[in-house]
Amino acid sequence: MPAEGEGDDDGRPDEHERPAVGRQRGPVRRGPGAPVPRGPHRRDAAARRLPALRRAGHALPARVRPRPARPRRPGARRAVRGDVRRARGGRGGRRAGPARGVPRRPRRGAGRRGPAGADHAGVRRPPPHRRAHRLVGGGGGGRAALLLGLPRGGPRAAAAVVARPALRALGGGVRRRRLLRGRRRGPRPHRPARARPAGAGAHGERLPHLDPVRVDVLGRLLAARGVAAVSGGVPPRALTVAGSDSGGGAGLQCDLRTFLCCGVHGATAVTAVTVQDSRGVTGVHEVPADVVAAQVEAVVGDIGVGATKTGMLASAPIIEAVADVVERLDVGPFVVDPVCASMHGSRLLRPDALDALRTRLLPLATLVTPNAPEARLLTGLPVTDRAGQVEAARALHALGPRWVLVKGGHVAEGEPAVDVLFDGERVLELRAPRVATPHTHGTGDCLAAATTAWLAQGLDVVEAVRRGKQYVTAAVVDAYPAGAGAGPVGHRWRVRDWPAEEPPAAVPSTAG
Ligand SMILES: Nc1ncnc2c1ncn2[C@@H]1O[C@H](COP(=O)(O)OP(=O)(O)O)[C@@H](O)[C@H]1O
Ligand SMILES: Cc1ncc(COP(=O)(O)OP(=O)(O)O)c(N)n1
Repeated sequence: MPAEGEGDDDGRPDEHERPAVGRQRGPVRRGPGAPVPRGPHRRDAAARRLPALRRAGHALPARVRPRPARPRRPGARRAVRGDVRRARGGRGGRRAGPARGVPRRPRRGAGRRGPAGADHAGVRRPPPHRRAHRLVGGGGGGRAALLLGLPRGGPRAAAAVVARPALRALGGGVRRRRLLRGRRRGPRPHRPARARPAGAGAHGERLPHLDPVRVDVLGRLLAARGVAAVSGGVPPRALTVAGSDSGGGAGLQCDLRTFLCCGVHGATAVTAVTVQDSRGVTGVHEVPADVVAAQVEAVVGDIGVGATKTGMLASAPIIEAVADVVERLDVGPFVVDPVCASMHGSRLLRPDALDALRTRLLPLATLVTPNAPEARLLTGLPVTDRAGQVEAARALHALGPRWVLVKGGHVAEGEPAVDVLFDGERVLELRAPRVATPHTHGTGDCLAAATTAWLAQGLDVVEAVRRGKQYVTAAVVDAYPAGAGAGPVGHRWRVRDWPAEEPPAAVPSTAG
């Protein structure tokens, strides 16, 4: 694996433009996964589905009903976040009154005594509307969005607006609060705001903190009332066609982990089972080619995918079968990681399969991501330095893929880990510091999977690769020595700690 050294950059392409890539096959947009429509009537999306839900036999609370669009007064300002409270407490709506013993928030203009939001005991607490709001998304609608499966990162109030009918269906605020936060007596103690972790954006580039038990309870309540149907709660999906690494560091295990950490649901078509640990591969059991193709067909036909990647394909018949099915179906942007061998030199592709890789799969690829030895095998060119990476990228592009990324992990230039991206015209370099560690098992899979995940979310190739490179760099920093040999890259940097201060409200027990 790569030599160690120091680096100096942050993973951005040197030439950071947004090329017109031509139309990529976009993510499959259908059914509940389709984006929430923009426009003034989005808030009634839940209500518009009511007839269908009723026909399906769902008992729906009377409170969830379409509301006629209210004409805007000339010169009236747009709704802002605080209006969620007014809407909830307004005509016909359930009033989110204060908890017992807590004074109402003073009306605007009524004058405040003491610090804003402080109760009579001097305890600073958020006003009632904000507490209710927090159940579904205190931070820019991120939690609400995740809970209800909405696209995140939108306008602050959007997720809460769409979530409102669903939350109303849950009934009273006290019940909701107990379910989601646990029974609490007395006023909530003041808790200082938690600092946002370094690197997390306003709309949370990281996964938001969610208590799975709460999510589960809320999800079941919503489902019982038929409200889950309004959530549009399906994340983007991505497919990996890859082999299993029993050690868990590379292969489909790494892909699935990376998919999740980059915000997509991962599906798999297994090509081979390897007997593998941190020291190498000691056995390979191939899956029949027709079974591989059938897995792809099942996933694409039913679940739908926004992007697909390949890893270990093992043999020419498997490559042929995958090429056939990819030609027929819409698999989204197609990333080919031409895995030939493990980092220990164990063969993961039969030598007679190289030709099928060149002639059948590469022409279908949106992006092909060889490391230096794979680029050498596919082109016959020596790939020992940056110039060699560029030359190989040009030769590979001639075989038909739209983009080529020749990775630099094995290019012993000593300094940064530089990958070369080529689209037939421009050469972009993605550089990141080279991390001094022997634990780099799974780097290639990690980079290709993260890139695929971002493609599944609609990013263009340059931006998806840039984020993929950032992801793998962080993963190499987070690598750990599991086993006697080369340990895997780590993904825990993407996952927040289990919440220590707020235990789950209730844990259902099946014992006895
Ligand atoms: N020690 C390292 N420090 C930082 N990045 C690395 C390191 N080793 C590899 N990378 C990066 O990981 C990705 C995978 O590279 P590479 O090791 O060449 O692929 P593969 O795992 O397929 O052999 C590339 O972006 C490469 O630059
Ligand atoms: C089953 C399986 N698939 C792929 C690989 C190779 O993983 P990759 O991340 O490309 O590279 P190394 O970590 O092996 O350098 C694998 N080992 N097993």
